[in-house]
Amino acid sequence: MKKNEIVVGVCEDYTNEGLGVAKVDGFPLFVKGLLRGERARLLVMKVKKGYGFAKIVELLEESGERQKPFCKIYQWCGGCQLQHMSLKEQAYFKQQKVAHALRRIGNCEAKVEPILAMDAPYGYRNKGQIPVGVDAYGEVVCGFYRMNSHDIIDMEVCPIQSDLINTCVAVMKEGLRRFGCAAYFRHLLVKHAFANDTVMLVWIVRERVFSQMQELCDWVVGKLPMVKSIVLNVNQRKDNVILGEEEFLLYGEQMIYDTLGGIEFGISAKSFYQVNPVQTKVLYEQALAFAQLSGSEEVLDLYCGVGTISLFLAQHAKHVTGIEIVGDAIRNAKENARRNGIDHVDFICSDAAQYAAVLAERGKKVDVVVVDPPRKGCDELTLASILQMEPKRIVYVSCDPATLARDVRYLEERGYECVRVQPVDMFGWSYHVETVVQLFRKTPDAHIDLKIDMDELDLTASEAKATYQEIKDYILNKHGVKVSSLYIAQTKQKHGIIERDCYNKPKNEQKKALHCAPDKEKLIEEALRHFKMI
Ligand SMILES: C[S@@+](CC[C@H](N)C(=O)[O-])C[C@H]1O[C@@H](n2cnc3c(N)ncnc32)[C@H](O)[C@@H]1O
Repeated sequence: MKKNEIVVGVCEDYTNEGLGVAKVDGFPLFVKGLLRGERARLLVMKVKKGYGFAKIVELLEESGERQKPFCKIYQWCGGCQLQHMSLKEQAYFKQQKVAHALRRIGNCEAKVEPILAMDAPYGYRNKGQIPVGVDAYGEVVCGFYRMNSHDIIDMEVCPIQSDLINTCVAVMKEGLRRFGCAAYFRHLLVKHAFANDTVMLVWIVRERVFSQMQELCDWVVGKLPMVKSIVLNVNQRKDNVILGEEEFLLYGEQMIYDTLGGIEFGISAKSFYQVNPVQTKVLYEQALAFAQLSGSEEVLDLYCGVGTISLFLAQHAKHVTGIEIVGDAIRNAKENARRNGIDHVDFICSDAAQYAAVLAERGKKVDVVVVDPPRKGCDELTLASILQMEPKRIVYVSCDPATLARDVRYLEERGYECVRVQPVDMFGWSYHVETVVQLFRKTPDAHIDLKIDMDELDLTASEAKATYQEIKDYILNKHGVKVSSLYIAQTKQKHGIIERDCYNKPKNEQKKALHCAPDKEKLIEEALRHFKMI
C-alpha cells in the first residue's frame, strides 16, 4: 500500500473514533465518513506500520444507515463525528465500542446490555463552551475549533446545544461586536439549568478589567432575563486549559440551580456537571440500581463532583462519603446536601487516590464503592485501596470504555467479577459513550464448584417448574445478584420442596457450613414464588 494510491475497499467495522475500517488485501485503512458495509474508491493518505488512513473518492455502494448531516458546519467542526450515521448505526457503533474494549483490553466476558440511547438527540446539551476570537477582517467569531486546529469556525447555532444556549451565544456575540471587547475574551461558557431555564454565563477573559466590561454586562442582562449569574474567569495561561483560577462575580448569584430526580443541585462556574440532563437521570438511576442499596450500606463515592450521585444514593443508604478534588465542587456538594435536607453524607475535598489510600490504611471497610473518574480512569493506588476496603459491590461509571476496561481487568484479576455492563448514550452524534458497570466481590459461595445433576435431585412436581439456572437467571436479571445452587437447594428444602437430605451436598465440610444469607434467601423465595413453586 502506498500513499496517493487509489484502492477499492469495503468497510467492515469502526475505529473507536467512528472512522470506517476498510481492509484492502488484509491491510486496514481508516476512512472518515465510511459506514459499515459500504464499498468505496479510496485515496490512501497516510501509510503507517500495519494500518493506514484514506479518504473517500467515490462511494460505490451506499449503506441504508447513511444520512445527511443536519449541521451546516459538520464537516469542519470537531464537535460531532457521527452525523452521517443513522441513530440505529450509532447505537451499534457505541455498543460495539464498549463490548470490544471490555473484551480486548478488559479480558472481560460480561454481557453488554443494549445501549440506553436517546430517541432524538437534539438540543440536549446544557453546557456550551465556545471559543471567542476576532478573524482576519476584524469580525467577532464565536464557534468551535476546526478539527485538529485552533482556528475558530463561526457558528450561528449548534443543533445539539439547547436553544437557550444558542440564544445566549447569539446575544453575547452581538454584545461583543457592539462594545468592541471580543479581543479580551478566550471562551464563553454557558451553563443552562434545564429544570427552570436559568443560565450562568462565564466570561473567560485575558484581563481582570477591560473597557466596556460593565456596559456589556448591563446590556446582556437587559437582553437575557434568564441569565441569573455572570462570572468573570481570568485565564492568563499559555496552555489549552479553558478555565483560569481567578474568578469574580459580575452579576447575580454564584450558582444556578438544576433539579434531577427530585434533588436540587447548585452548580458553580468551575464545578463539573453532566452535560445531558435527560440521560444523566437514566445514568444515575442505573448506578443506583447497580449499587443495590437496602438502606444499611456504607457507601464511598469517589470523584463525586457536586455530589450528584452521592445524593442519589444517600436516599437509599446508611451513609455516603463523597470525595472530589475541586474545592468549589465540594462546597457545592455540601450546600446541595443541606439544601435537600440530606444529612447522612460527608463531602471531602481530596485527591481520590490519596484519600482512598488513607481509608484503606486505617482498615476502613465499606459496602459499596462508586467511582466516576475523568477519562483517564482510576489510578492504580485508587483501585488497590478500594480492594483493601473489601466492598461487596463496585459501581464504575465511565466516559471512556478503554480505561474502564483496563480498570475492570485490574479488579477482576483481584477478586471481583464484572456482572453487568450498561452503556448509556449521553453524547448523541459524537463518538463518546458512557458506561455503568457493576462488579461483585467474589465470596466463598461464588467459588463453590457445584455440579447440579438433575438425576441426583429427587424432583417433586413443583420443583420441575423452574431449573436452577432459570432461578439464577431470574434473580440476576431482576436484582443483579448471583445466587449459588447450594443456596437455592437450601431454600427449597426450607420450603419442603426437596424431601430427601441427599441433595447436592458440597464435597467438603467447610463449604457445607455455609448457610444461605437472609437477603439472598429472600430473593430465592421471590423467584420460587414467581415460578409458582411456593
Ligand atoms: C466525570 S466527573 C464525575 C462527577 C460526578 N460523579 C457527576 O456525575 O457529576 C469526574 C470528577 O472527578 C473529579 N476529579 C478529577 N480528578 C480527580 C482526583 N484525582 N481526585 C478526585 N476527584 C477528581 C473532577 O473534578 C470531576 O468532578
